[in-house]
Amino acid sequence: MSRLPVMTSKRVLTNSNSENAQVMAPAQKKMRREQDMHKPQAAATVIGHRQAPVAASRAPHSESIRTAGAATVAVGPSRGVLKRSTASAAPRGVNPKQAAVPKTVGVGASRRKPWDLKGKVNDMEDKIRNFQTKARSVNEEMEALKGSLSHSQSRVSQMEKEVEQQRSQISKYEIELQALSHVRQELEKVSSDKSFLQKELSNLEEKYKVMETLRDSQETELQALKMKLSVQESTMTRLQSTLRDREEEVHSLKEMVAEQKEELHTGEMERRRLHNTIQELKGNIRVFCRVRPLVSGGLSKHIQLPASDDKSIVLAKTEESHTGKVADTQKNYNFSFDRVFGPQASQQEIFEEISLLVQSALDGYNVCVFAYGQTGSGKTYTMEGEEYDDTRGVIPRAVQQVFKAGQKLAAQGWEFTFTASFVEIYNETLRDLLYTGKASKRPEHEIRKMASNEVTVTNLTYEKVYTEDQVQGLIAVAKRNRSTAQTSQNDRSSRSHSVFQLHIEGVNAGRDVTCKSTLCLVDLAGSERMMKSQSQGDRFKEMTAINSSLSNLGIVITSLANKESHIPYRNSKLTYLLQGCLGGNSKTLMFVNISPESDSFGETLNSLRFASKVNDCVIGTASSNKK
Ligand SMILES: Nc1ncnc2c1ncn2[C@@H]1O[C@H](COP(=O)(O)OP(=O)(O)OP(=O)(O)O)[C@@H](O)[C@H]1O
Repeated sequence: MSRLPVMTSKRVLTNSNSENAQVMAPAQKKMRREQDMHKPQAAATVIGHRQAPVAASRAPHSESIRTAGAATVAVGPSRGVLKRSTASAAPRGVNPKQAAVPKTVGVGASRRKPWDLKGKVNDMEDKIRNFQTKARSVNEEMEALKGSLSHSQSRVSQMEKEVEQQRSQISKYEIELQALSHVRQELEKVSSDKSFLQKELSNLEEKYKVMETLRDSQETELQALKMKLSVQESTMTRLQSTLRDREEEVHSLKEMVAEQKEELHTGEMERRRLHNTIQELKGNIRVFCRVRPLVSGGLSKHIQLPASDDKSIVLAKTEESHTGKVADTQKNYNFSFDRVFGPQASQQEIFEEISLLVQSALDGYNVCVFAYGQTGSGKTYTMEGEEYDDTRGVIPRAVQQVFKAGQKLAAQGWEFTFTASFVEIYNETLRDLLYTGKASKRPEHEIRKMASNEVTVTNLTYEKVYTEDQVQGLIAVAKRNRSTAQTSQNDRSSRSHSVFQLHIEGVNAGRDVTCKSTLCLVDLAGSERMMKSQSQGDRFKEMTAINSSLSNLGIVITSLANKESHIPYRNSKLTYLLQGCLGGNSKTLMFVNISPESDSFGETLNSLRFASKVNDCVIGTASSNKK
């Protein structure tokens, strides 16, 4: 029951409020708009400038707005809100008791009796008065708000101006700030440059210190060097005078050397002449006999070498009595040669005799050394020997001597050129032993005689050699070539002649003298005679070729000894090839190698007979190819 009047009053209030709201709505809207307008401006002001005084000046105005706002809020239907708004909606200067009138009226109205119309009229009148008062106060408040609004508007425009100013100020500041940031960047750059330069400076200072130290040490060194220089200058002056003395001495010594060289040359020429005379006296064709040691060791029964004589050899044959009635007879075959070497003779001993001939080759004489004898008698051992120093044969030793002598003669102004070739004659066919190409492309060879009477072989390897080792290498190639052929034809090397030739050319430019010669070292094919019944086919052909070439060699030597008008060099490849080394212009040495075994007696006898025939030949005086 007590709540009913409140409900009534509430309805009344709502009505009156709606009226008020109608009256106040435009003003409130305007205010809100202004507030909205003010808000960003105020915010801008707060962000842009610190304008405490402006905010302060606004404070009372905003308070009045808040009051009006409070009145506006009171329009809501909530009871709590209504109470608060009623209390707070009262403008300043309005009597609060007046404002409280509706409450009283409400209470009183609820107490009126239905029949109390007068009372009700009074209440209504009171209500009207109340509303009128309220309307007045609202009007007043509106007026106040209008004043406040215009004030606010002027304030706003003033603030806008201020904001504008602030903005322009800000943009100025921004420009300045930009300029300052440039300056700051430059400053940073300058400061980094500065720190870099400072580092550089400190580096340079350190370097400078090092340089100073260096300079100091160099100055000290310079001083020391100056001292040395002055000492050396005085030494040099002394040495210069000594040098002058020495130069005079050297000059006189040079004259002496020139005289001695002249004497030496004359001596060398004399030596050559005498050497040649000795060789001639010994004979331009000489024969050495060499007896191979027995394979089984011990002494040979049928070969006797007289101890008192190194030129004789006796072949003794005991002939048994057929009847047995008479004692066995012994038949001796005596031979004498330029030298006979027994089975103990070393390779060195053998070469000592030959070395004189090798010297002749350097003096410009053609020299030919060949080894003759049956297979296995020691021809290859004599000519090539074995690989150890002591067992090296004539060819490697001769090559060594030639190079050594060439070097010695170089001191007297001689310059030598050596060219080597190595050829095999098998079945009257020439084969290059220095050939290193494909076997299928092995060329054929022909012996040619040049207009200068020199003999050459077509397609043959003529290798210029400068050292002894190089020649040893060529000999090794030749050995390999021979052994390759040997594998396809058993025992072939015994049935072929091998001819090593070293062509020597010497020039003494100072004395305008030249010499040219050939050193020919030949390992002949086995000289054994074969029984005709034993030799057939290829073997027969080989035997015929060997026999023919060896007997041709004998015929050529005999023809030379007999000074015949025609020397049949061309009858065999061997004599044709050796043409330059046999005859008047050459010195020839033949080794006859013999086997000591008793079953070789016949062959030994044949060999010694052949050698003896050669030994009997006296070939005309040799002349040096010296110009
Ligand atoms: N004076 C020597 N001292 C030691 N051994 C020798 C001597 N002479 C030859 N011989 C040896 O006798 C063997 C036959 O010698 P070598 O091959 O020189 O005979 P050859 O006459 O050249 O035979 P072929 O005609 O078959 O070539 C070889 O083993 C060799 O070493």
